[in-house]
Parts: sequence; structure tokens; C-alpha cells
Amino acid sequence: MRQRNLIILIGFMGTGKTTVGKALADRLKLPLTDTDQEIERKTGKRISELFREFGEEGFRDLESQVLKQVLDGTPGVVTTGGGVVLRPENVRLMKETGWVVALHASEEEILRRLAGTADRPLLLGDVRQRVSRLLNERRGLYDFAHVRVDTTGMTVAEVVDKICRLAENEAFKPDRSRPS
Ligand SMILES: Nc1ncnc2c1ncn2[C@@H]1O[C@H](COP(=O)(O)OP(=O)(O)OP(=O)(O)O)[C@@H](O)[C@H]1O
Ligand SMILES: O=C(O)C1=C[C@@H](O)[C@@H](O)[C@H](O)C1
Ligand SMILES: [Mg+2]
Repeated sequence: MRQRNLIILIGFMGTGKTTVGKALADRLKLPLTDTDQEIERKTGKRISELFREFGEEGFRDLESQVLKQVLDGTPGVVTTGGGVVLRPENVRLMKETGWVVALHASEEEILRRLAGTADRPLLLGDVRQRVSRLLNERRGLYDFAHVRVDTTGMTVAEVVDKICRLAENEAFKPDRSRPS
């Protein structure tokens, strides 16, 4: 059953899921879990090490396992890795369990935000080329979300305000996860 006070943030790398999620959880006084951080905590390894050791598919297996454990219906804010939408089983689970918010940003803004940040193994090499290719490959994969927020040109606080306003509105809508 879908929980309105379980907020799941999805989006491409650099759209601000981890940063916004933390500020949102602070504002709403809800517990926060970031799936990337949870994977690192559980394995004791950095994301880049996991990619090196087990390959992308091995990392995706861990990500799906952790997502299932985290989405147990407990209220909170859950922030995900940018590639969590690649597996249909994850998409189904997120849609059924929580209120899913997709963060977006323009390609240029993503590149600005990701400049100099470490531990994103899929962006090794020519970052501009990698981002452009991945954005193309993932086009439409974030569209299953209940709401979409374009964060381009917005501060973290403005994004949090916007999500809170959308959440208030959401509380008055019928639960779309239940058959009518
Ligand atoms: N609205 C914003 N305005 C300006 N900078 C931002 C904003 N949101 C995030 N940032 C900055 O962009 C960088 C990437 O943000 P963050 O790590 O939260 O992205 P993410 O969506 O969690 O990425 P990933 O999928 O790789 O985990 C950070 O340095 C963060 O401070
Ligand atoms: O978009 C992606 O595929 C990824 C995003 C990050 O959050 C990490 O989960 C990892 O670097 C892979
Ligand atoms: Mg993150």
C-alpha cells in the first residue's frame, strides 16, 4: 500500500536527490535513507570499488536488494541512485510503496553541479559525453514519478519548498495506488 509520508526522490545524477533529500527530511522531521550510502555502509566499500569488483550488474543487484529493504513502508525520505530506474522491478516497488518525486535539471546545470565531484564511476573519462549519452539512454525512465520538479536555476531550499507544497496538495488527492 502506498504511503504518502514515504517520499522517494529519483532523478539523473546531479539533479540533487541526496542534497535535497537531506534538507527535506530535516524540514519534515522524517528519517532519511540514501540508497547509495546504505549500499556503501552495508558492504563497507565505495560505489566505485563495487563497480570495479562486481561490474555494473553486480552493483544493480545490490541496489535492488537495498531498495527492497529500505522500502518496507516506514515513513521517511528515501533518496536513490540515478540508475535505480533501470530495473522495472524497482520502478514497480517505488510506485507502489511511496510518493515518488522526480528531480530534473538541464544538461548544462547537471554538468555544472557534477564538476569536480568524485565517485561516479559511470562518468569516468569525458564527463560531457558520458552525461549526454546516459541522458539519452534514460530518456523517459523517470517519468513514472507521481510528480516532476525541474530544479534548473533553483536553490536547494527552493526545491524543498516546492516539494512541500506539492506534498500538501497530494494529501488531498485520492490514493491512486488503489484500484477504484
Ligand atoms: N538545487 C541545487 N542548486 C545548486 N547545487 C545543487 C542543487 N542540488 C544539488 N546541488 C549540488 O550538486 C551536486 C550533486 O548533488 P547530489 O549529490 O545531491 O546529486 P544526486 O542527484 O544525489 O546525484 P547521484 O545520482 O550521483 O547520487 C552537489 O555538489 C550538490 O551540492
Ligand atoms: O546514475 C547512475 O547509474 C548512478 C548514480 C549514482 O547515484 C550511483 O548509484 C552510481 O554512481 C550509479
Ligand atoms: Mg545521490
